[in-house]
Amino acid sequence: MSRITLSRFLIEQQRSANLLPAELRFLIETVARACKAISHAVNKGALAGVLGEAGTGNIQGEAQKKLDVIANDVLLEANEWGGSLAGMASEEMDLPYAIPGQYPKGAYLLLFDPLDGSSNIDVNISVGTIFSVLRCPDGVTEPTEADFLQPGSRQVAAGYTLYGPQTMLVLTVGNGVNGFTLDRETGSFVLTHPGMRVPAETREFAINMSNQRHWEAPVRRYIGELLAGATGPRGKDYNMRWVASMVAEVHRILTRGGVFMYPKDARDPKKPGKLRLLYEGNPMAWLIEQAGGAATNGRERILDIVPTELHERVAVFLGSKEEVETVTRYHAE
Ligand SMILES: O=P(O)(O)OC[C@H]1O[C@](O)(COP(=O)(O)O)[C@@H](O)[C@@H]1O
Ligand SMILES: [Mg+2]
Ligand SMILES: [Mg+2]
Repeated sequence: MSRITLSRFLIEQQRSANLLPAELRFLIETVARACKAISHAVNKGALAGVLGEAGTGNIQGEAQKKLDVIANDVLLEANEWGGSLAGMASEEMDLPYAIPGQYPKGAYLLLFDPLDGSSNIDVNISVGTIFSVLRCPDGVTEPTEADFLQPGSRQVAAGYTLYGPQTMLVLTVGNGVNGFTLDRETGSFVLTHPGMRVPAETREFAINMSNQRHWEAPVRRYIGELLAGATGPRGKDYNMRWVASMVAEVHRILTRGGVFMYPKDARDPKKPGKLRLLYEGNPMAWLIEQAGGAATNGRERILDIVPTELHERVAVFLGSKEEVETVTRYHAE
């Protein structure tokens, strides 16, 4: 069987579907290379002294793990020479990073959650890197925060790398979703999951149930119905999973279906949710839609939201269409 590597796949996309300008292809390859380096660090764990707290905090007031900082640095270093990029923004950096003046500047902006699921690092459970690519507005040479505030519908590439039992890169450039497994012997990402699809119907949901008392009424109603099982209004039993790494939950949903929720809750009424719109909500929403699923904030399509700040939060309901449509309808009633 001939193996299709990520590089070969991207070249094919560029040639046949004419979807991929060379600059964007090069950017995706650079991100993939950085993820390989992060994967090695995650794999070594205690052997490389990379577990535990970094002793610093990010702009969101969260304690950073050593691997949050390492992953951020690896992505910055791999991309900061410019080339395809004009700037970057990260969950772990207060401000956007404009490519320095002396370097060639490209047409794109790269946004990332360098390490998603940080609370799982020290307990050896899957974590990942989530990324999103936007076009840099015309004529902008030093991108500022305002240039990154584009709705997710304008993404030109989005994906994640999951550091689990296997390291997998899952990607969309607007032409479906494809999954690649890292072959450690050759160092290549190999196409192993072409055309990933979210089944329309499911019996599995993911939510942090410990926040139940803080939820809004539509979410209580929806989860109450799922918990009622076969004798309730949905007429079937549901199973529940909560990894606490969004990247792992999305991967499960892209593989066997399901619905993932991180709703707005009353713990901090100022925040519309826990997850970050630009680094988590948008890339995952686009992947899920490209795989035939749906993604809303309970009220509107995530990809239609016009961001007003870089580190904006968002409520997230994503996965199998039927479920996302139901919980979204409950918000409107
Ligand atoms: O600990 P909680 O409240 O269950 O939150 C889990 C959620 O938080 C996140 O870990 C946030 O990501 P970070 O690790 O990048 O901060 C999601 O991946 C996950 O879905
Ligand atoms: Mg995250
Ligand atoms: Mg993170």
